[in-house]
Formats: sequence, structure tokens, C-alpha cells
Amino acid sequence: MFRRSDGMCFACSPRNPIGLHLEFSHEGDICRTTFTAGNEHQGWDGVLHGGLVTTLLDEAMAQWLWHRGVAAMTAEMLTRFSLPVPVGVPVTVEAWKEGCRGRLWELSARLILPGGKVAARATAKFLTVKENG
Ligand SMILES: CCCCCCCCCC(=O)SCCNC(=O)CCNC(=O)[C@H](O)C(C)(C)COP(=O)(O)OP(=O)(O)OC[C@H]1O[C@@H](n2cnc3c(N)ncnc32)[C@H](O)[C@@H]1OP(=O)(O)O
Repeated sequence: MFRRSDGMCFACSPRNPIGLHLEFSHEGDICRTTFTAGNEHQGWDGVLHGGLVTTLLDEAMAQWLWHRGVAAMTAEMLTRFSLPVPVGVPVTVEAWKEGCRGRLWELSARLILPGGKVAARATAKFLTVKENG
């Protein structure tokens, strides 16, 4: 049994003082958010840290499920980093479902730069879990 974070999700809570404060919209089968990284989010100078690229993709997929009433945890994730993601520019992250078998959900996500190039893609498996709070 897993308890949802106390309104302090690092990725989406407006209350988390060091969080990313992501807000999501849902259009058809797509879950979408935008994010502009600051200098505090970089690894290489001027480049968004890869772990945070993965966080954006992971959260978008989790929110696709959450929006549909599915509480699930990431069980496996593969990220391909194709282009550096610059800090200071608004990027778009999109997620969608690929399939579902029982408790196992397969989703994909991508991070799009201004201008339309895809900088990162991910595929992931999520497992439905029971919540206790
Ligand atoms: C407010 C908004 C809320 C949204 C918050 C979003 C947060 C963002 C999403 C995350 O990042 S979650 C945090 C990162 N993930 C974790 O910390 C998960 C850590 N792993 C676990 O806790 C458990 O491994 C997990 C809950 C994923 C699964 O444990 P279970 O005990 O529930 O399942 P189990 O291991 O028995 O596996 C069930 C079935 O799935 C299969 N399975 C497990 N992992 C698999 C995998 N990766 N691929 C394919 N099959 C898999 C497994 O073989 C088995 O198959 P069978 O039923 O046929 O025996």
C-alpha cells in the first residue's frame, strides 16, 4: 500500500518550495505540460540536467494515468536524450498510452523544444498500486 505524497509532489505540487510546479492539461489522448528550466536546474552550463528531463517525462506519464483515476508507480523507464535541453526556454512535454494488460500500463512521452524538435523520448511501464491515504 502506498500513500500519495502530502500535497508535496516534487514535480506537480504548488506547495513544494523546491518543486517544479508543473501544471497539466489533457486533450484527447495526450497529457501535456510546459516547463522553463532555470539555472538552478542545469547540469552542464546552460543545459537542463538529464535527471530532470527524465522527471518531466515520468511525471507526464504518471499524470496521464492519474487523470484517468489510475494510481500507479513507475516500474521501468527508458529515456533517450537526443538533444540538449537549454535552460530559459519553454519546452513542451507530452505523454500518451501505448497499452495496458491487467495492472501493467505502457506509456510513452516526449519533450519538444520551441521550433518543434524532439529533444528526449521515453517509454515506461507503470504498475497500478493500492493507495491507503
Ligand atoms: C498527485 C499525482 C500523483 C502522481 C505521482 C507521480 C509520481 C511519478 C511516478 C513515479 O516516479 S513513482 C516513483 C518511482 N517508482 C517506484 O518507486 C516504484 C518502486 N517499485 C515498487 O514499489 C514495486 O516494484 C512496484 C509497485 C512497481 C511493483 O511491485 P508489486 O509488488 O506491486 O508488483 P510485483 O513486483 O509483484 O509485480 C506484479 C507483476 O508485474 C510484473 N512486473 C513488475 N515490474 C515489471 C516490469 N518493469 N516490466 C514488466 N512486468 C513487470 C511482475 O513480474 C509481476 O508479474 P506477474 O503478476 O505475472 O507475476
